[in-house]
Amino acid sequence: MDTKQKTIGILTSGGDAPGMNAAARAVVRAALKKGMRVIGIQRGYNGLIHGEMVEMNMRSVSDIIHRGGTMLYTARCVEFREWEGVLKAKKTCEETGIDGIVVIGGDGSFRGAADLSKAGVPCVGLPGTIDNDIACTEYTIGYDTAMNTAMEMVDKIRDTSQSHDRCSVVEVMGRRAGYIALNTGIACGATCILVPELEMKMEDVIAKIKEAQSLGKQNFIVLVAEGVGGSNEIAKQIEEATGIESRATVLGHVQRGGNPTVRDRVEASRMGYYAVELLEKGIGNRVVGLQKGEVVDFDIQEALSMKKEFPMDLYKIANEISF
Ligand SMILES: Nc1ncnc2c1ncn2[C@@H]1O[C@H](COP(=O)(O)OP(=O)(O)O)[C@@H](O)[C@H]1O
Ligand SMILES: O=P(O)(O)OC[C@H]1O[C@](O)(COP(=O)(O)O)[C@@H](O)[C@@H]1O
Ligand SMILES: [Mg+2]
Repeated sequence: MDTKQKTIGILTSGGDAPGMNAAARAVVRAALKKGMRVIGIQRGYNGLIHGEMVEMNMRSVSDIIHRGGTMLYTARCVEFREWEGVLKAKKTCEETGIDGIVVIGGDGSFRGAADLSKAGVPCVGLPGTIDNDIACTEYTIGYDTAMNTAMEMVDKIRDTSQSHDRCSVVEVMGRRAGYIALNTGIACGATCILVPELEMKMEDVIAKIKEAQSLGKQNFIVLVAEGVGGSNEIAKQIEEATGIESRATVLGHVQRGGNPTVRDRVEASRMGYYAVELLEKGIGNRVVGLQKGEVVDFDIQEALSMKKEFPMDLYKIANEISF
């Protein structure tokens, strides 16, 4: 019988997301409770390559459930994209006695986790990104907080926009995905929402604003996803075509910070616990996600090849009620 104490590593990788700390806390506590050793790897795959790590105990993850960012630090590690980097990481695992790793990050981090699993270190990915751009899960850790932050910011912009009878063009993050833009747009009553998943011509944006204007509307919010970009140019074109004074605001990294919402903390805890259960059984090369509210897991390659449908029904609703 194998009596060796299991050792798992945990790292956060790619862009930080509120709730990553709650996930790390769940992983560390669940694993320790099951009698495993836990190693906290710092700065994503960089820490694994260069041996930046600390032994975790129950108190290592105290006072972090409510904090944004990641106490493990994070990075985008170029070296790990090469097989040589993966082999260096594997060597660190062998030297440290790490039997498996929980990788909290986005799609890029999962590609790395698949490589490391292939090299012989079982990895389980937890979806941690504000963008919600991971196909195998309906929800990613950080998404809810980021949307709530964006909503609060747009609400503030709206006050000044309303006072000046202006049009405010607000750009939100999301990389190539428009989920933050769509939901924030609905929540803030945006007249137009521009997302990379759907082509929308400037003529259509202008026509919609003019239609709303003809119905007595005097101030406007136009929500632009990062994947569409060009918010300054969009504001300029709206002003030229409608005569409505327009301003652009790019919200930027404010959306990545702040205390995680209830939803982010709870889902991070559920998925973190589940990841440990997989590694306990020696199961690797998996990604954990949520489907219809249930925690599930997929083969990493299968997860990466899945496509996420853009919620057209929601977009239609947004479009039809924003005048
Ligand atoms: N194709 C890949 N192969 C191996 N590792 C990758 C790959 N893509 C990304 N990674 C690793 O994952 C890290 C995070 O990926 P990135 O795309 O920046 O963020 P996210 O995981 O949040 O999507 C990268 O810096 C790199 O170390
Ligand atoms: O902070 P950086 O490196 O400039 O990256 C910005 C990108 O990171 C994000 O905030 C989060 O993306 P990831 O979770 O995939 O890293 C994107 O919305 C944005 O495009
Ligand atoms: Mg990503």
